Amino acid sequence: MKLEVSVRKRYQGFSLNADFAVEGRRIGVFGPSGSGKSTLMNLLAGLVSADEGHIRLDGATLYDGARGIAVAPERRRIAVVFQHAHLFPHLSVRANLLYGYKRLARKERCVDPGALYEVLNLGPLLERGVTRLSGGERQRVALGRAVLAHPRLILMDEPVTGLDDGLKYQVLPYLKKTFAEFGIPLIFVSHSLNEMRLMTEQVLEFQGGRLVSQSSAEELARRRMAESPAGYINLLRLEDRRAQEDLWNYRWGEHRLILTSDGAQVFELSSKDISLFKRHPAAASARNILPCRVVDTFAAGNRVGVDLACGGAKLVSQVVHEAARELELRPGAEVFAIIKASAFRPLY
Ligand SMILES: Nc1ncnc2c1ncn2[C@@H]1O[C@H](COP(=O)(O)OP(=O)(O)OP(=O)(O)O)[C@@H](O)[C@H]1O
Repeated sequence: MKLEVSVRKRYQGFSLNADFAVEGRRIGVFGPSGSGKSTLMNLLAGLVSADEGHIRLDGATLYDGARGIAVAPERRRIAVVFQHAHLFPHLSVRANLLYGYKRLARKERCVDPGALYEVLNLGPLLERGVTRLSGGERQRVALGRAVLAHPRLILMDEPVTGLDDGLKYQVLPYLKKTFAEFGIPLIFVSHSLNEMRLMTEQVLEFQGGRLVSQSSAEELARRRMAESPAGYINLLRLEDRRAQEDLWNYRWGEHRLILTSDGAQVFELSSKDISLFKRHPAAASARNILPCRVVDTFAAGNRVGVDLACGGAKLVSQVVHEAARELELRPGAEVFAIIKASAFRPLY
């Protein structure tokens, strides 16, 4: 997908000035509340009209203020999934799901409804009406309906915010796989850097109605490390769980890690929860003492980010500048990473 946007939209007290060109299959839109993300989605879908400018998708003009072009929303073939699902209240769950699908030519019906129902756990809901569904159930129906309609582009505005983590991290990889399989490009809006890292190739960052950066989600996470209260979130896939007294012992690359929690395969570990030592601490309360090599360092505000290679696996840690000097953190330096057993958060 190639998207070229140069639009202005003014509301009282807010003005969106979006000027960018992106090419890719999975684009993220990130920014604080009120930065204009939803306004941009509405402009792309044609649900709100711009004051001026142009929007082109794969070379086709969707909007051009100067030439008086504004393609109607239903003719754009852009599906939108909002945080709060808009469903047809008079139709059953199944009829909602199949609404767009049934209107497709047979050769365009690419997604198998049965497989989709299974992943979104929709089977038990199919014959029900939609007015009494919970927020998460409604959201799953809206997601399913958008995917089945096989649109030219799908816009997702905080689509999994109402879902619990377990379902969220089951649904997101499925959606990513489905979009890839059927060549449906995605624009994904979220406050969550984790979701950005999971779902997107490139992220447009907005602040105050303006684009302030365009980079990969990984670069964005590194730049924001110092200012984010959570630091940089390492995502660790752990295997071969074993009980060890009242703790859990997992394999991670060539090492084994000791955790207080279990119940997931992927765990979060903040860069803030990894302490670095130059020499092996003889006695420490922390359960995990890993020999690591510094691969590189990077500046992130008043902190130094440290890329570590630890027995075939990677970690990002953070230290203050003074500590980086004292530890002589240069590429190739040997350090010990110390991590408490309680620092790992089960994710999915
Ligand atoms: N129809 C409207 N009329 C007046 N102001 C509006 C309208 N829609 C949005 N705004 C204003 O535009 C600004 C940007 O809103 P928008 O919903 O695009 O932000 P956002 O980045 O999506 O925020 P959030 O993450 O909270 O959803 C806000 O100040 C909002 O109040």
